[in-house]
Amino acid sequence: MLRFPEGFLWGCATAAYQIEGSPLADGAGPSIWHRFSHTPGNVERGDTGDVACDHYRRWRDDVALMRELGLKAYRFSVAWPRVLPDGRGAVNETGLAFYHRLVDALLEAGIVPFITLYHWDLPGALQDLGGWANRDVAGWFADYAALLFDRLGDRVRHWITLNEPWCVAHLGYIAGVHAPGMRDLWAGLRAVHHLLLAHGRAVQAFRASNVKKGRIGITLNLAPQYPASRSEADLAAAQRADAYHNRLVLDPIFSGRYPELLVRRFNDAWPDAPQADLETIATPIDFLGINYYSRGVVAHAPGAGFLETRSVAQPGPHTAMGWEIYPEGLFELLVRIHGEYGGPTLYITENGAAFDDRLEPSGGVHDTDRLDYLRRHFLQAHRAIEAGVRLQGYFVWSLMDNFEWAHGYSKRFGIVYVDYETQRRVIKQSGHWYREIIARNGLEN
Ligand SMILES: N=[N+]=NCCCCNC(=O)[C@@H]1[C@H]2[C@H](O)[C@@H](O)[C@H](O)[C@@H](CO)[C@@H]12
Repeated sequence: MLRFPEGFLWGCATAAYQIEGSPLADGAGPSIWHRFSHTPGNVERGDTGDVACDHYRRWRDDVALMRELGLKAYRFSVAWPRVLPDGRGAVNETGLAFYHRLVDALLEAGIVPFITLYHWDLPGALQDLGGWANRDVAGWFADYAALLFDRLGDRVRHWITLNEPWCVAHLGYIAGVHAPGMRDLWAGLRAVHHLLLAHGRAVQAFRASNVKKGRIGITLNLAPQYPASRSEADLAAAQRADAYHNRLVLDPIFSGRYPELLVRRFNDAWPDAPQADLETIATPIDFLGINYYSRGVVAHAPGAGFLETRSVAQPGPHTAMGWEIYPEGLFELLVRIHGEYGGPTLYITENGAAFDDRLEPSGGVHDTDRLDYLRRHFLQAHRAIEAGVRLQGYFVWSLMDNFEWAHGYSKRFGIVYVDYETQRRVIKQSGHWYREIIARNGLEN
């Protein structure tokens, strides 16, 4: 039996736009994902977050479900436009009351709340002013954060400023496949800088707030990058991919500087980054949240975009998202972060997999592929703890099937199945198994 440390926080993660539904209810303002999903052609089958898992109305039953699973912690995000419909200014007290009730229900159930301040649903009114490409967003975000610290900080001790700033900038401003659907490298790199600046300003607001014994961090999607061959060219390609996918956010947050390799490569597209900004970005945090799904394998590709890399498909099992299943990458990533970035306190704030689940006539969902995926990754996390990594918790993505961004409802990540016709929740085999892992705080090796 492999046991995890006493007090290890086993949990699940979700995000507001992906589960809540009712995006405009009770005075809430539209987010960029409301606009993006309602713009034809952006989301598979024209799916939107209008209903999602109807969590805005079913939150009591969902907390009961978390209690049935025996979760120790639950990571969720606050929808900025529900609380500040225009992104700044007037507070929507009804919107805020939803999160008050949710936090109180979690505490009542003995579940530790982890709040993500921003999980991609920027108020549309702020996008109209340039969104993350406008430097003023750092102040707007810090004011929004300060409001939540003030209103919920007496009961919530664990705070995450941003979910995956890399994805927000790359997918939303450069690749154009996520909201706000821009394809502008100059705007995208400025968005990276302003996201990180906003993060630093929010950490400073947290330190100035009266949140007692609170802890704040940021969640980064990190994917170790491997060379497709041992050639010098491919080794250098993997270095470039690692700089762009990982060090672009890790280095400023932990070391107060951007990778020189990128500043050179992106040349005149690189944004102004005054020293004062970098010092704000590097304001010390209490923990790092890591979202791990898979690794990258890259080769040198002369002339292929700024990075001159190409992804090399790997044999072996993949998830329904087409992501290679590579559990060893989690161990290698955790040990690297521990060694290279000063041994920070870590949480896996997301890890999970999409598979084509089927609701059996018997009423069960036998998602053995997801159970095996999770089991193999838990083993790697345990290996990392044994190697000295300060890993203090693990949030499975996701509690329930939900709106998977541009894939809509076609991809299921939940350990609980959602029948969107009826909104019935069915705990999958992986959910029943996860309850046992949590109860024993360990797993058979
Ligand atoms: N090759 N490869 N690739 C891995 C690329 C990972 C980038 N996507 C994420 O990290 C998102 C994160 C998001 O927080 C959540 O809101 C999403 O639902 C999950 C699932 O998509 C993940």
